[in-house]
Amino acid sequence: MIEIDNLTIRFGSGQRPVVRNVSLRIKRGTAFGLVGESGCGKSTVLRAISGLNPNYEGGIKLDGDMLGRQRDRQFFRRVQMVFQDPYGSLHPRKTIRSQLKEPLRNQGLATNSVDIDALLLAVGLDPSLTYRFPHQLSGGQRQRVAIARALVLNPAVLLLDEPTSALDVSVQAEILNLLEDLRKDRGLTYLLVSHDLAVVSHMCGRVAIMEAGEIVEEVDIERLRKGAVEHGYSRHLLDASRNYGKTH
Ligand SMILES: Nc1ncnc2c1ncn2[C@@H]1O[C@H](COP(=O)(O)OP(=O)(O)OP(=O)(O)O)[C@@H](O)[C@H]1O
Repeated sequence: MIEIDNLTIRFGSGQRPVVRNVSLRIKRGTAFGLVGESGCGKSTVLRAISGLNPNYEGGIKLDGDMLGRQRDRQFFRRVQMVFQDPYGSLHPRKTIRSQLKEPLRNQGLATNSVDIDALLLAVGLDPSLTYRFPHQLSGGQRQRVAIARALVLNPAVLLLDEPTSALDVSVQAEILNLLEDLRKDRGLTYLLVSHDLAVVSHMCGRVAIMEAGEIVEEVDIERLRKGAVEHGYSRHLLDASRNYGKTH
């Protein structure tokens, strides 16, 4: 579904690239994790795929088609993004209902062409929340709204940038489970970026481990769970995650 070849990204000419020669293949209907420490370039990869940063070298294909640097409307019908901070990504003075209709307006589609109540139910929210504003919801509810908004156009791919890192630990698993159910029900393809190996292990079938702008290793989740990683940096991340798990 997504093919990335030799993606290299630098901020400013002559600067050392922050992403170097990243190549990935993500199969349709699967969840793929991109994991690494803060600053390693994960979000930069995601932003290039999403079209937020057109200044990249290399090729990005979606379902076999090479994407141009500028993404068109059609692209956003097929690919949507969910960000870390739902409060920041929602408009503070627009009702939930209005925000859920926005992608339809942006596409020039009739705002009654999607059943908003059904969509709210699909993300585990009561349709009675529809006329509320973001500040009247909890963090978990806001992220459910952000996920609903990403689904309004019935996309094939969700790009998920640390979708649970800003949430209380108690609601993180709920959101991950929701995302997992939605992927299965709708045949979605996910690219999930996280610094947290536990999150990636929960959600993804395959994982690429990134260090300082480069992919150092790609493994199936079974191997990751068994601890059968080869690269020293992958081992370091795994050990750090296990030690964290023991103390929390
Ligand atoms: N617009 C920008 N201009 C200049 N440098 C940038 C820009 N965006 C990101 N960077 C740099 O690129 C590097 C990678 O950042 P990126 O946000 O992709 O890392 P990350 O792995 O996603 O980490 P985090 O989880 O903390 O966001 C960092 O050194 C960052 O400072």
